[in-house]
Amino acid sequence: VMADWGKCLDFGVSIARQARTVVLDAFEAQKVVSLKTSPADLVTETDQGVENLLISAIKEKYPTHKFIGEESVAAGASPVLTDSPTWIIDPIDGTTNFVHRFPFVAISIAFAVNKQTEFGIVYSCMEDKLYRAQRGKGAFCNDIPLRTSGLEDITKALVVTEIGTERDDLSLSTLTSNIYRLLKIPIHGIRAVGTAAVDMCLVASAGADAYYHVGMHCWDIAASALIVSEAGGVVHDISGGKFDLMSRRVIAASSRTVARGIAQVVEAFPCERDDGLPDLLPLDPKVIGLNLTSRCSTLVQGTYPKLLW
Ligand SMILES: O=P(O)(O)OC[C@@]1(O)O[C@H](CO)[C@@H](O)[C@@H]1O
Ligand SMILES: [Mg+2]
Ligand SMILES: [Mg+2]
Repeated sequence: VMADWGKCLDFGVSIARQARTVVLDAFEAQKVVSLKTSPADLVTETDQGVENLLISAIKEKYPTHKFIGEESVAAGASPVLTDSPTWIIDPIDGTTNFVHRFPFVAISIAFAVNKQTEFGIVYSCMEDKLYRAQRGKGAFCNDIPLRTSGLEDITKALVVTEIGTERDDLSLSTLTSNIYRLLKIPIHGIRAVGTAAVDMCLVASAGADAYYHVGMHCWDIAASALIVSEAGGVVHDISGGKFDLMSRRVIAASSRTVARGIAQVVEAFPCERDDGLPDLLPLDPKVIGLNLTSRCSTLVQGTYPKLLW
C-alpha cells in the first residue's frame, strides 16, 4: 500500500501560509545582513526566523521527521538525505531579492521519503502564488492545474537561469559562456528572477520553457523539481543524465528535446555536492585536471564532458 502524504502536505501548506506573513512583515523593514560562503551569499534574521518557525511547527506535529534546512546547514547541521521522512526547507529563496526589496521571494518546502520527493510547496510571497505538487497527483498554482509549455523547438525557447553567488573566475567564465552559447543557438531569451524555486515554477506554469543551473542547493529546487515533473516537464542533470537532488546541477524543461538542446551547449563547473559525496559525473581527471576531493572553491582548468542521450 502506498502511503498518502496528503495530510502532511496540507499541514505544510498551512505553515507556509504562516511563514509568508513573517516574510511580508519584514519585507519593507531594515534588515541585518550577514554573509555566508561569498560576498554575494546573503542571510538575514528573517531567513533564520522563518526556518525556526517552520521546523518547530513540524517537530511538534511530526516528532520523528528529519530536516535539511538551509540555515540549519549553514549553522553546522549535516545535509544528508536518508530514507526517513525528511523536510527539505529553504525559508527564503531569493534572500538577495529580499534584501533589495526586488519583489520575488519564495518559501520552499519539500518532503521526501525513501529519498523520493512526495510533495513540494513553493510560496511566491509577494505575488501570493502558492505552487504545490504531490507525487502522481499533479501540480497546481493557487489550486489551478499546471502544465508546462510542451515546447520542442529550442530556437523559440525562453530560458531561465541564475547568476549564483560564486565569484571565482572558472565559475563566472563558465556561467557567462553558457549564456553566450545559448543565445547563439539562437533562443528567444534568457531571464533570471533571483529565486531558483520560482524560476522552476515558471517552467511548470509555461511562463518559461526551461531552467538550468549549476551551483544551487537541494533546498532551492527540491520542491520545484516535483512541481515541474508533475506539470508534465522533464528534470535532468546538466549532463543530460539522471537528475540527482544533491548534485547541485539541474535542467528542467518543457520537453526532452529542449532539455537535450540545453545539455548540448552548457557546461558545469565543479561544485561540492550537498551530501559531501564524491561527484559521480563520468569525469576524465586527465582531461580536466580535477582532484575529485577538491572543494567547490578550488580553481581547476576545463569543464565536465557531456553525457548526451
Ligand atoms: O540563498 P537563497 O536566497 O535561498 O538562494 C538564492 C539563490 O539565488 O541562490 C542560488 C544561486 O546560487 C539560486 O538558485 C537560489 O535561488
Ligand atoms: Mg535558496
Ligand atoms: Mg534561502
